[in-house]
Amino acid sequence: MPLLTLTNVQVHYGQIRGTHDVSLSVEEGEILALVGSNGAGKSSTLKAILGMVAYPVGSIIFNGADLHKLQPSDIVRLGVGYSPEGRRVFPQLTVIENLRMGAFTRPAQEHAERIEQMYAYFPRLRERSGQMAASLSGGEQQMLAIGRALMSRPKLFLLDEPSLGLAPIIVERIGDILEEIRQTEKLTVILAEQNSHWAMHLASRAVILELGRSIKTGPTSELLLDESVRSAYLGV
Ligand SMILES: Nc1ncnc2c1ncn2[C@@H]1O[C@H](COP(=O)(O)OP(=O)(O)OP(=O)(O)O)[C@@H](O)[C@H]1O
Repeated sequence: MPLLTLTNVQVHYGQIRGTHDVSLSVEEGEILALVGSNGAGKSSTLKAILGMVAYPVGSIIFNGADLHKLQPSDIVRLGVGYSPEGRRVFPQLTVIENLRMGAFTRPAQEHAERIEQMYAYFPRLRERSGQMAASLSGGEQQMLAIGRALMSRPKLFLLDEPSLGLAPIIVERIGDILEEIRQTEKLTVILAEQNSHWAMHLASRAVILELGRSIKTGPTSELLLDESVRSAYLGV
C-alpha cells in the first residue's frame, strides 16, 4: 500500500482553484518529483497534504489516515514534514533556535540528539549554530529549512522548490544530502520543483502537473525519455 494517496484533489482559494484534479501516490522510501511550470499547482498540492488549504473535492490518505479537515499541527504529528517555498527560516533566531522550533511535536529530551544528527548531515549548520538565520547565505538557509523540517522525524517530507535562487553546485550538494538522508532514515520525499532536470534525476518517479491537473506519472527513467516531457520540461 502506498504511504500517501491523493485522489482527484481540487484545492480552492475562495473562488480561485489552486488545482483542478490531482491524483498521485507515493511509495515508502522513494523521492517523487512534482514537476510543472509556474502556477501548475505544485505548492497548492503540498499545502493540501499539510492541511494548509481547503480541498472540498478529493481525498488524501496518509499512512492509512484520512487527512481531510485535520489541522497542520496534527498532520505534522502524524509524520509529515514541510519545507516551504522561499525557505521561511526565522530570520531573527539563530540556527540552533530555528532547529529547535522544528521539534515542537517531539519530547524536549530528544532535541539535542536530533540537532546533532542535523549537524552531521549539514556540517555548515554546526559551524553557524549561534549565527542569526538572516545572515546565512541562500544555500545555508535552504539547508536550515530542511533541517528544521526534519527535526520532527517525519516519515514523509514535502519539499517545495529548494533550488530556487541557488547556484547549481549548491543545488547538487543539497540533492546529495537529501539522498543520504533518504537512505539513512528511509525517508519518503515529495520534491516540488521547477528545476525539472535536477528533480527528475534525483527522484525515482515523477508526476507532471499542468494547469492544476496531474497529466502524467511514471518512473523518471521513462519520463526522461518521453519526447513530450523532454520538450516541455527539460528543454531538449
Ligand atoms: N493564496 C492564494 N490565493 C489565491 N490563489 C492562489 C493562492 N496561491 C496560489 N494560488 C493560485 O493557484 C494556482 C496554483 O498555484 P501554485 O502556487 O500552487 O503553483 P506552483 O506550481 O507551485 O507555481 P510556482 O512554481 O510558480 O510556485 C495559481 O493559479 C495561483 O495563482
